Amino acid sequence: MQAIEVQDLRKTFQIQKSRGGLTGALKDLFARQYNEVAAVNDITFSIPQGEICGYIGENGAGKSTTIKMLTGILVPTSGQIKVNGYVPYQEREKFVQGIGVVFGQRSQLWWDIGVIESFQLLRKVYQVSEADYKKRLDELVERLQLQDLLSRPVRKLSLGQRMRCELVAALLHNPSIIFLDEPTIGLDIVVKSEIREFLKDLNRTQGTTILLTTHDLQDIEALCSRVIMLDAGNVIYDGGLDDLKTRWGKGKEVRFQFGKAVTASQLQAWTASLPVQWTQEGELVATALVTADTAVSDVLTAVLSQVEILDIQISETSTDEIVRQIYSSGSAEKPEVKIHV
Ligand SMILES: Nc1ncnc2c1ncn2[C@@H]1O[C@H](COP(=O)(O)OP(=O)(O)OP(=O)(O)O)[C@@H](O)[C@H]1O
Repeated sequence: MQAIEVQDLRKTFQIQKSRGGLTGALKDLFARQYNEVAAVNDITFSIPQGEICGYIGENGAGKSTTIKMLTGILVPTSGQIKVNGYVPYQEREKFVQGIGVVFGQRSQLWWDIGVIESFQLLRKVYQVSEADYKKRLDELVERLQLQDLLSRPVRKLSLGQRMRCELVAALLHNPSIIFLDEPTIGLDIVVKSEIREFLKDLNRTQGTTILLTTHDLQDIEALCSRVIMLDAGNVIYDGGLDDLKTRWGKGKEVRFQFGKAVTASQLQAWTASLPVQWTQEGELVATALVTADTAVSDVLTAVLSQVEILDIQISETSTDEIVRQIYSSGSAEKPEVKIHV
């Protein structure tokens, strides 16, 4: 079953145009003019129950606008949305029982009251029975180590402590889908990895569907098998992270330090049957650029059988680098092959 189904979804905003100068400002007062901006531009995708999907894009790409439409906060300009079988902005009361939302930049907890009181209020909002609430709260508090925080007012929590409480707040009513908008923003590496582990467990043990918006690609690498990439309101990639790396990664770089001098023509000859491009730094050091679909072990075997090697370093294009290149080109179409024999 599809947890989320989006068809030709569009959201446009009217943005007021400003005319220059004093006369322009006066005219603006009496006759406002507007530009229309398509924040989300006829996008289509679906996410099956139980999947963790990353939703990424540059600032202003349209991620939050999509999440707001999927959670019923904004009404689409056109197109269809079904989340858990409901149209989010039409069937709000039933719809919210099945979803949880965490906005990293905003809190759903009451600032001045104790965390536990916020949880109790949310229990009433979501109409969770006392017994279910207690069972769920105990599990979550234990798993996220919140025992000492429950009586503190939210304003006295650190960001990491607050984010752990936000997750509990979003999960008290046991939703089958959670939307996370930048859940690890501003957190240190220890809390980030605790939250990632928690989300992985949640997905594995309860089959919770997770749609995750983040600028931290390590969140995506740790959690998501699939990633949807937006650019200027359009989906420019929808598929596996591995596939993206294979398509866009420049491959691996293998840097050799040799025990004796080698020439460029020797290097070419030893790896003639492999798609490898060599660059030399003097006679004793050379780097082989190996395409993503070639096994580095084949290159190592070819070179090791010919010359003594003192040291080897292997590196590959990082996901950050790949995504940066795609953002700057505005397309995730397969780039031309960059490495030649
Ligand atoms: N209420 C609004 N009124 C007018 N324009 C808006 C409104 N909300 C968003 N936009 C515009 O829509 C576009 C998409 O914004 P959105 O917040 O969805 O992007 P985003 O991908 O979430 O960005 P970020 O990573 O910075 O949060 C931007 O050009 C933004 O200025």
